Amino acid sequence: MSNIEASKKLAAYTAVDRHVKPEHRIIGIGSGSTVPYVVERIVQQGEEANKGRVFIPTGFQSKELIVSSKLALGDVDEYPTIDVTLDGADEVDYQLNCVKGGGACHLREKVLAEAANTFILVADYRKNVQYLGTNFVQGVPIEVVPFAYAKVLQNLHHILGSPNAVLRMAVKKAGPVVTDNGNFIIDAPFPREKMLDPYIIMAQIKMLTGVVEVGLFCRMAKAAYFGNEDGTVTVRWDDEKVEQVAAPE
Ligand SMILES: O=C(CO)[C@H](O)[C@H](O)COP(=O)(O)O
Repeated sequence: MSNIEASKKLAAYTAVDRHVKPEHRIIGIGSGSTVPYVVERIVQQGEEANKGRVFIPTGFQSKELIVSSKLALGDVDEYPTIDVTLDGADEVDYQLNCVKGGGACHLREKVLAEAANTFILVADYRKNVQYLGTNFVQGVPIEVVPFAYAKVLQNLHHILGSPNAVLRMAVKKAGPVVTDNGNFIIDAPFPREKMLDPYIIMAQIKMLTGVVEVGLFCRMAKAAYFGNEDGTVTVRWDDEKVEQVAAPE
């Protein structure tokens, strides 16, 4: 297993051990390559612990993960209050603002983050930054309704200060990425000064007609767990405290 993969697993295992408690019944499962380790650790809690629990996915990938792990699947329209949601991130700053949507799932991810009593981020050490846009430079993912994409792009280029915003294109399909909700994704890079307090630019983007959701999650998480190369885990809390913990057994 590579260092990065091991770091993802460390972060996920530590977060599950601390935040998925026996009394939790409704659990939100995010998207990305770190989340499979979250589910792996939850399964390790045993059949008895998972009996009566319902797991809510943030998209196609996590739905498959829940089903293939033989956990009970639910949806947020049936369970609008979630005990705890665990999800990955593309980047997280020192105030727990984060960029999400690298996997184009951030609409459902934000709904599950908002529905949760506790929202927890899990990631490898590359995602732990002072300011957003440090390592994840492709820009803020923005989900838009397809017919409005050109208008929103124009708004981003000429009004909101992202001249390099682009429509995200698919890799093994001709044309744009289409989300689980049938929408398009725009990736909009912004200069550092806009990322110092990302809430402002998040609100401005969200006000553009045609935008469905913005991949900036501002101060929504209770804690972020980052697996490190040396086998420790750095935990950042919502009060800006930083904790260093040893790896779980
Ligand atoms: O926001 C996301 C998908 O929309 C993912 O949570 C994010 O891309 C992190 O993924 P990974 O764990 O693979 O680094």
